[in-house]
Amino acid sequence: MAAQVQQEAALGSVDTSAHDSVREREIGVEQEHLDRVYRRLEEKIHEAEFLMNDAAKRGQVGTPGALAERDAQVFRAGIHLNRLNNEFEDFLFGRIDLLAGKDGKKGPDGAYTAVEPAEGAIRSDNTADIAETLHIGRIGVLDADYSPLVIDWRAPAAAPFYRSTPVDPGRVVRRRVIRSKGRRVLGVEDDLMRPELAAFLDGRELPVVGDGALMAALGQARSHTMRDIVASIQAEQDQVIRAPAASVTYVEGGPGTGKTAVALHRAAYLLYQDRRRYAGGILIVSPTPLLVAYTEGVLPSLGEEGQVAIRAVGSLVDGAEATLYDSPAVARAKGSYRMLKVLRKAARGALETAGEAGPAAESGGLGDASSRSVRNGNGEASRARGQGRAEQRAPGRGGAPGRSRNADAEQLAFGDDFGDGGFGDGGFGDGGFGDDEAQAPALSATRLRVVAFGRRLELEADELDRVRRTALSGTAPVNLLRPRARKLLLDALWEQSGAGSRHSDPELAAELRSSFDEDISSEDSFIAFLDAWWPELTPRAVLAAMADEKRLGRWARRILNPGEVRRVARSLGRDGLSVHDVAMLDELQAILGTPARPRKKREADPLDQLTGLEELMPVREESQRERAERLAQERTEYAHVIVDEAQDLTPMQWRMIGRRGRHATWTVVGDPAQSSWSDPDEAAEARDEALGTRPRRRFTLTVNYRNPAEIAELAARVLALALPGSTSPSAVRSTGVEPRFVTTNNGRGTVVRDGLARTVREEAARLLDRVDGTVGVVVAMNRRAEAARWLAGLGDRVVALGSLEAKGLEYDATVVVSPAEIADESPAGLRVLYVALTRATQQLTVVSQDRDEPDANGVPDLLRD
Ligand SMILES: Nc1ncnc2c1ncn2[C@@H]1O[C@H](COP(=O)(O)OP(=O)(O)OP(=O)(O)O)[C@@H](O)[C@H]1O
Repeated sequence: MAAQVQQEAALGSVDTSAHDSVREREIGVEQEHLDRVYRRLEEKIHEAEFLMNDAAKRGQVGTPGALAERDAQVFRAGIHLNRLNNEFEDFLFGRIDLLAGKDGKKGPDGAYTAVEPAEGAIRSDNTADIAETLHIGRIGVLDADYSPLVIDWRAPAAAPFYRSTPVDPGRVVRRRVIRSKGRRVLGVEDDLMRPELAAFLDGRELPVVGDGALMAALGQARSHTMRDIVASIQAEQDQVIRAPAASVTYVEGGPGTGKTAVALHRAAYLLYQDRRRYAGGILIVSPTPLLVAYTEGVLPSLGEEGQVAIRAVGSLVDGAEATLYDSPAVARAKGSYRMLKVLRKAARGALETAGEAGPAAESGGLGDASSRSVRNGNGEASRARGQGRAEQRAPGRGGAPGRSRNADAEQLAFGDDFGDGGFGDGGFGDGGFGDDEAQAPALSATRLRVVAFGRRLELEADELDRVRRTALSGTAPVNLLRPRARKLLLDALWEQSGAGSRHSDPELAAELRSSFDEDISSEDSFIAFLDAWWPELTPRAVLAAMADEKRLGRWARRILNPGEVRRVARSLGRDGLSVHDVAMLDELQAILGTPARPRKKREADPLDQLTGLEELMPVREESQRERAERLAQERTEYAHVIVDEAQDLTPMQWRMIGRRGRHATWTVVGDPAQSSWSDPDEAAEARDEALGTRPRRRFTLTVNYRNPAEIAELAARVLALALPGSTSPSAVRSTGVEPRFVTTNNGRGTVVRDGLARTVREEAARLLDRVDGTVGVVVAMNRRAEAARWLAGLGDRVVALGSLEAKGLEYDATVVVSPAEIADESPAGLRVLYVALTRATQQLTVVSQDRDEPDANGVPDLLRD
């Protein structure tokens, strides 16, 4: 802001027409430079194509050496072509004009490395000459003589473009943001870092144009996808983006301070810094599929794709995809540390009930497509990621139990099981698992009968229980204890046979024992018994077993109260998974373990020997994107983990994410004031456990770039209730448009109408007329389905969202429906309301009902000063 004011002062003497002609001339100057850049890019594309063709010819020679050389060449050329062919909307976006530096050293990108000006750079009469001009863009381009035509935005030489301020300008005199589309320069906006200086470039005074690139960017209409902020990253954000990768980078900041934007730009920066190190992949964990869809275009726009996986917290387990929400009470039980204890008991307990009509001995692991609830499995999960936001936004529906699979599969939306009222009673009964996927074992496992030495040996239930308990003593994963259990069974049978005591010669006894074991182990009845009595358990089978209230009651005794047991069991009987179920599946996978299996031989792929493959051009049938997706799917551990909206993670989710970053460095961004989790202290403990003892580097972002001051002020009232004493970020701009208050009661409000549906629809339509971009209507979670119906026919620009779905998103305008309803939804309701109120970039309407207790102006009780 300061720079803007100073700049306007500097322009004070320029009349408008002169100003316009300076602008035109400066656009022309930048156009000339962009033309040069594109000519150079074309040369580079020809070079890369030549290399690709040459490499293909070498491949025809067919010797292993020639093939390896070809692959390396294809790889390098592919990287070039891929980058250069990209139609960047604004390939070139910045320029800095710099004073001479303290020393004359140049870096690898051809730019001088000095940060501070040389002593004589500013003359005593406050004049100076521009010694260096750098253009900043999405990738670096060197001219044929190795002089820098464009500096990559992540290079050290580009840092002053973001860091320099009038208070601490370094060498920068003028910073220019260039707006271009394809090959055409559309505009330039300048900030003066040293407004007191008369600086000369090639003998002419440095011209200054425009009034603030940041404000122009913030004022633009929003669409359903996020834009990168590469042209206008602010100094405090740049500190985070370029922070060294070591250990944990921990970032806090209020709504709209750019946490998500910074996290995404940081991923691109880290890859640029050390591509080899991050060949192990960067994982970005997002709270919802909506936020994934909203943000996933940013990295490609920065020229980065393959090595970064953006995944919703409910999609971290392959083959499982969360499609349902849990009620707050159920979420609270499933997400807390208490659930860990329950799962450990359930894993062992599921084995004990294996002989009853009960959990299945399913083959395969988490990703087993035949197991229950794999409704939105791999295929659909990846479709969801690739889909446009509008499709994902399909409204939820009521009546969750008993829905048809196909209907669910088509509608990739969250079900409407929020609130206990949403749960039906059908689908599970005593001892049953409510569906056909939980297969019963082949035979009863309550008695083992075999024949040895011509006599029948039998182990009864009591003895079998004893053997099982012995086998289960200790902490090893249940599935890995099967060989031990088998051995203990054979011991018990051997003992019963009495054969051991009949032979005093130890060698003979050992031989006899060995053939005894071999005979019994190969007996069909023994094998069938073992399969039924100690099946290989899958996480899904255990989860299915937990849907039985009686069993769950046993396993959760003194951990969950009876009400929680009932609700959790019911929720697990639904057809589908919630985000909390996914974390439970992942935990169960760790508790159960996966027995070693002979590895499937994978076709040798010479390209796997190279790193950074994801950037390759589609040189074979599998496209770059498909390959990247496949590699991401296969990956379970990452080199760097970025957690967005970290304040919402439950202890169980922290454990799940922690397992993916055991050896990683981390970036954690969040805002405690926006947490929808009811027990922040417990979550902090889990976070600390996941991050271990790694040292932390803390940053705070303080400026709200999203909300105008008028909206931010209103939201701050709720923040004061939700977290007394905390400070809101300061809004960077003001629009002069105050939030509007509308009531549906029939007495006092400023605007009085009947019927929530009609009011909300009218307000949404009104806002659609007033903004160019999107309108979000935020309602309590259990109103999502009806809210979608209220808005039917209003078009693509308007969306209905449940309060929890609004997380991280933004709209030109929002309608927040019944603050009291949102605040009363859960123990964290006030913080959720704070999130809802901070989604608009331009206009906000609050619709109140009687329960909101609006005053004469329609302002609901919760939002009054
Ligand atoms: N330096 C910047 N230049 C231009 N736009 C910016 C800048 N920083 C942030 N923004 C914009 O501000 C908005 C908010 O950013 P972002 O969503 O990253 O904030 P956030 O801190 O994650 O918010 P929340 O906590 O509410 O999810 C986005 O539209 C983003 O593009």
